[in-house]
Amino acid sequence: MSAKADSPNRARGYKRRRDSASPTYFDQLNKDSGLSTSQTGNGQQKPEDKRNDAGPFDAWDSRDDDETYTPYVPLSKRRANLLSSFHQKSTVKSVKTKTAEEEEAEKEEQKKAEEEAEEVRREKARNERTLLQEAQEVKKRQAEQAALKSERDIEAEQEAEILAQLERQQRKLASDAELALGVSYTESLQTTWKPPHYIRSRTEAENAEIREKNHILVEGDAIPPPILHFEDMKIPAPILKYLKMKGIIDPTPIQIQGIPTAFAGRDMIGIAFTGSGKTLAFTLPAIMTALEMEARLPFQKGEGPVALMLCPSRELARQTYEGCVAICDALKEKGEYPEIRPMLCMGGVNLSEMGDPLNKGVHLAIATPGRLMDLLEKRKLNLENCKYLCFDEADRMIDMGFEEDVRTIMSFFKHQRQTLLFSATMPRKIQDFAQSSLINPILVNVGRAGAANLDVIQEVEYVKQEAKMVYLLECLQKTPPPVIIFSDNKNEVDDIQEYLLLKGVEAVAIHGSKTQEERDYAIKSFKSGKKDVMVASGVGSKGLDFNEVQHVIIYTMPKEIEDYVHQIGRTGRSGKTGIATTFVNSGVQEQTLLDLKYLLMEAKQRIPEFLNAVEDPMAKYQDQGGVGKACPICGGLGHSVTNCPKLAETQRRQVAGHSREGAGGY
Ligand SMILES: Nc1ncnc2c1ncn2[C@@H]1O[C@H](COP(=O)(O)OP(=O)(O)OP(=O)(O)O)[C@@H](O)[C@H]1O
Repeated sequence: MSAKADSPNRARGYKRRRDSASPTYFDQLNKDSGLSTSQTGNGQQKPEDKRNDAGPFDAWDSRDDDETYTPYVPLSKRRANLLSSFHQKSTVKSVKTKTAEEEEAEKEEQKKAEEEAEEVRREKARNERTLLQEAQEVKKRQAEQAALKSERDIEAEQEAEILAQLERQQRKLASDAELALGVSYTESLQTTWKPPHYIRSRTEAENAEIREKNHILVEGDAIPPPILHFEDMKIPAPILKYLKMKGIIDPTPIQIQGIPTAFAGRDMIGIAFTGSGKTLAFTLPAIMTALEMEARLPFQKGEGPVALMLCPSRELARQTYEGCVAICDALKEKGEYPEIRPMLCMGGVNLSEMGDPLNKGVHLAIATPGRLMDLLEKRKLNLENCKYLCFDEADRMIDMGFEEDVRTIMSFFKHQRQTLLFSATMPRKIQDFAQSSLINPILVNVGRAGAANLDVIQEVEYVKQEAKMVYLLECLQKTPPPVIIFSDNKNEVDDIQEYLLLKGVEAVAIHGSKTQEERDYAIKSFKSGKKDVMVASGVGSKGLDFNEVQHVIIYTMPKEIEDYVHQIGRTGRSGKTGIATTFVNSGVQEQTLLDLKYLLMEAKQRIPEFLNAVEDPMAKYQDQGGVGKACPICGGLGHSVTNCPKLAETQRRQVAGHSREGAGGY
């Protein structure tokens, strides 16, 4: 280290020594030995003393005349004295130190003992406090649980009251004449169909095992056995061939149990997730019923239908009709089976188009309620020989808005019929209502009613209202076409289509206010792959089966969670995987967001942070089994009946005297 660099440090050290108030060890030593502070122990002068240098011997000389004169003591002796005094002092000091150490140790021990005693005291107090606290906490918990229970009880009472009130408003699903005459059937319709012997001889335990393996839940008496192969269902060979050609080799779970149940003539409620093959589960039995009737006595002009299938939208009616036509065509191909004539009865299809079946006799009618009522009232069609009545998307069909239409249609039946209801969503209230109207019904349930299809990857994104349109374009890049975009608002559907067209995207649009030609064109061009994107309102959401839709974008979250389940269900069909992206923002009601959150949880999907942040009144019931109980009105998992958005909406519509969207489309 250089002198320059070293000097400040040395200066600081130096200054400290000079200014120091406490004497150094050497100062003390010199004082004790009687030496001058300017002299070091070895007799050498400190450097600073040289500044007032009078010479060391001068000082000693001047003391000779002094009264205080003491004789000169030689240095060696002084050193010896000094050492001995130092020794004495240090001995005294060490004695003193020893005592102090002992004292210190004693003190330490005493302190320790005191501390231990204090700790014992504290521990005791702590124990006493914990017990007390525990007792208080238990009491508090009990009080909270009691409060929660009574809150739950109150809610349950309110729920029961609301449901009872709704039940009072609903009459049995039967014709007015039947109700007025008190006609009630007690026996299911008999059919000639029987499963093969080897299936009939299965034990109930074996049947239960097959159901369990296929996640089929059943309720009811004398349930027909599940059948794992179409061949064993005794389906005519041309139909089997056609199904194979379509890639339909083995029945899906709803078909495994649903088809034998329907073939056996039993009333049933069939619930299974979107895209799981419910349509075939009710069209095949309808065709078989018609075949049997036709074989017995051929149908003539003005007769029929023997089977009626009701759909909530024209698009769905057309799709079901086309499916029936394809099977019936396959059946008659080789001339081994009689001709079965399906007929499409819906608004927008004129009588001349329906011509052939009307002239020859109708076996199957696939209809929307409004048009069917019209034809029945005009006596173009009658239900005198109708034995088979099926409601597709049944919860919508007998939902409050449509119930009266259904009752009117029922009044045209002259005899007992087999009634079937199918849907992916069927809230408990509708199941109960349907069960009370059916004859010895069987409930066939694959998964929870209203649960989302697990083949759909659900992504929920927070997108501000003003950013939606631009983000939509980005979102379209997630997958190749075809893509469906849903919005419940007709104007918004038009706006989205216009925007996409401007951006060069091949898009069509469909909603209830479009003309029938526009609706048909949209469906046809999207189905055939001519158009990449279809923008749709609710009318496009239920039951429609498009080829391999890759991605569903829910531009505006519907208020009712059932609608969401149907909308995302346009993808991930027939075992394929699809993606559903849903835009939500502050405009979506909290109950709907909570329903969505629980639905995602049930399907083990990622829950975005903003959904977790929504205040959740149901969370308090989590340890009481409250979660998982679906609202009996709408099937939502995130709210109770007392704040069901669907009930509120229905009541609002009832007060306003409006029917649901889609009614106009009949
Ligand atoms: N057993 C089967 N094997 C393979 N594919 C099938 C089978 N049954 C039906 N499908 C096909 O699965 C697709 C979906 O069937 P379908 O439209 O009947 O579903 P869904 O359950 O009625 O759906 P949604 O609830 O949406 O109305 C159709 O394309 C149909 O041809």
